Amino acid sequence: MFAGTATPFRESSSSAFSSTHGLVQTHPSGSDPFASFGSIGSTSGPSSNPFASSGSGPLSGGVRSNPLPSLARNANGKPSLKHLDFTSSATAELRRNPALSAPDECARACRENEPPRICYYHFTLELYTVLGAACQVCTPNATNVVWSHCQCVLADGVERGILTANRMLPGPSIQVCENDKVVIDVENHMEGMEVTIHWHGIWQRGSQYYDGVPFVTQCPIQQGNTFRYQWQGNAGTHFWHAHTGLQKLDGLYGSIVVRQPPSKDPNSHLYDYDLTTHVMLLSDWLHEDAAERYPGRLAVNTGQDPENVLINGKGQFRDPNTGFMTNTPLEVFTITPGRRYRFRMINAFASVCPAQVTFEGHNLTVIATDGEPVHPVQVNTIISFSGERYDFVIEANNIPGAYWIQVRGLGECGIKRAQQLGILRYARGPYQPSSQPPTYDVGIPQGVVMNPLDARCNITRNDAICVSQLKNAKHIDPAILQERPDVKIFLPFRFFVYRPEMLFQPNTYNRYLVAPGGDHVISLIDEISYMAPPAPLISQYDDINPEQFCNGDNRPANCGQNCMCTHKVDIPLNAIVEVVLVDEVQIANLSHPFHLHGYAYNVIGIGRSPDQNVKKINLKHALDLDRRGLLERHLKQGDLPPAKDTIAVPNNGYVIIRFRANNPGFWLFHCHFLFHIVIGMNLVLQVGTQADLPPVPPNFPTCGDHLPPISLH
Ligand SMILES: NCCC(=O)NCCc1ccc(O)c(O)c1
Repeated sequence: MFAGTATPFRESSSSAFSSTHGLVQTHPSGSDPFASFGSIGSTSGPSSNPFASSGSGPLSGGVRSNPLPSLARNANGKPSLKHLDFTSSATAELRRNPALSAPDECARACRENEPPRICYYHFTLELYTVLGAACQVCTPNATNVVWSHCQCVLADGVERGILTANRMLPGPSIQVCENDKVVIDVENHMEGMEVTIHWHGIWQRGSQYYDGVPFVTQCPIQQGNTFRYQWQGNAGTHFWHAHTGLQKLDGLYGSIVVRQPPSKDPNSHLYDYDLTTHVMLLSDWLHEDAAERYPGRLAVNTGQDPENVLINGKGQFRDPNTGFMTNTPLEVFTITPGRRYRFRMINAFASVCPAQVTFEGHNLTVIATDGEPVHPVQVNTIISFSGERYDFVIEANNIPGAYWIQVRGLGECGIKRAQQLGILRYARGPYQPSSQPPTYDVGIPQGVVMNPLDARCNITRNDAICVSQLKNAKHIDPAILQERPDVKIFLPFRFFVYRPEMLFQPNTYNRYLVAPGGDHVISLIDEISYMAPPAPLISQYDDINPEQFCNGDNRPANCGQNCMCTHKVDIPLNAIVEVVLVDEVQIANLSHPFHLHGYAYNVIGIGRSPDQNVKKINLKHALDLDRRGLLERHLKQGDLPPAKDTIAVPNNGYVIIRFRANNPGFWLFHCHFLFHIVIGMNLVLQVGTQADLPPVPPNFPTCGDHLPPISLH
């Protein structure tokens, strides 16, 4: 199970991060790292070179966090680009088509008058292995030399089967400039599996067919097939992940960064560097296939809580039974004294655990969330939910040394005390923090929390800042703040708990999740559990039986308590839409993050019932509060509700969002917890009509049922 003697990552009972990892490189890189690092020392710029360390490698003793070149603005604020490393998918397509740019050419400092590029990526999806034989041939150690494209995936040093894109964990990072065109060929070689990739945070304006939602915007990509996604990215920190089944939890995710010229970022004066290597992708990690947890087990490995947390696919694992700890490398971010760095944090968790990030000895200045800039706020720790992104600035203003980064899984992750460490290291300083590694219970001191779990958001407090207290740093369409929206939708959501006698009736095969505690549940939004149609809404609408569709106003006859249909709400193009999400689940410690495809919405209010006598909120009570004007809405002149695409609805509380429906299409709106998606916590917002959409791309794949007349001969 553990990294064994065949690999350099033997179990050790010491928690110390061994310096023998100095030559390990977990991600492919196109050129010899020795050569590229050799060139670093000779570059000019800030006295000590911030790039030399960032990716780390032979000189710095850590592990390359990202195969792309680093990029920065120098002390004068001028963009500068250093070619640290080279990676290219080196495909026939790139060679054939000179108009295309390779990943390393696209990950660059963005300038105002530079022509956009067409950035080409090729993802090969496979069944793969953590600590497979690649780790014997190319993990650098005493006998192996460094390979430029080492396909060894270490994760947390615990062997398991996984799914990968290009044999990397996380998969390839897409880093481009605003206005670049991004082309990704997804080649599916996962045995017996279909897949789609969703580009989380990318609005897909004009490219609605490439949002990657199975049976909404495309047919799933069959094994052996290649599907070409093409889109132009809105600026910000985003990520991609599989939107089919449970594949995301088995490893199919990666970062997306769409940069802008500094002049276009209202917060660019707050940082000196925006490095390709300072992306911080957080994921939760199991030591078995995600399918082992779905529908779920009753005796061993029950529930869906993860064994571990990874930072950029890296980490260590302490076996709770033996106390033994793997000694795989931790993620290292390197900074230079006196400089200010933009970090781009992505919460790619699949489980219900919120993630709490703390940097020892450093404040975090939050400057953007879900890709959208906000007025800067200083905090000491950030709590985020699945699907959210937070960009923050760290100033290298402490004693040059090495500092712990702690990522704790909260909520259900508190049972196993799942956490991971990383290291914030000052260039040319020590590799190891001088303090003891923080434990789950005795962590790094917390101070001001971004996104407190108690969701007490209607007051100003000195220990926390709520998302609804952030201020948008960009212009807000005044119509968003008008008193009455054009469309107002209340969406209560909860679980339906099956009695086993009902669930296991002969000749019925209803889906369910065995929740922690053993309840057999499905998800309901407005009393409907979402079922995907048999063919994509966007491209084969007419192939779908109209009776397949439903919503709160149109429930199928006899739909019952476990009403399953394609939940679709129609919205007129350009309407100002308000959605009130109401948590009827009411499980303490469980707050559901709702993600809307195709848009960033403004978060108008977050709250709980002000009525002390009301112990549990529900739709009826929320409607009543609304009538009495007691739902919190920040709509005053000068209010600047932040723009996001994923927001946690506090347990026993509500969230109010608004957006202008100016992006026609079929947009999934759903809880971002993976196991809640597969039991129906979704709906589709159809904005506008088919006529508002670009034509279906030529030769767009089709799919559907095959039910011909039964041949009698
Ligand atoms: N009030 C009724 C009981 C109930 O709703 N039980 C579901 C609990 C649950 C479901 C899914 C999860 O992922 C989770 O963590 C907890």
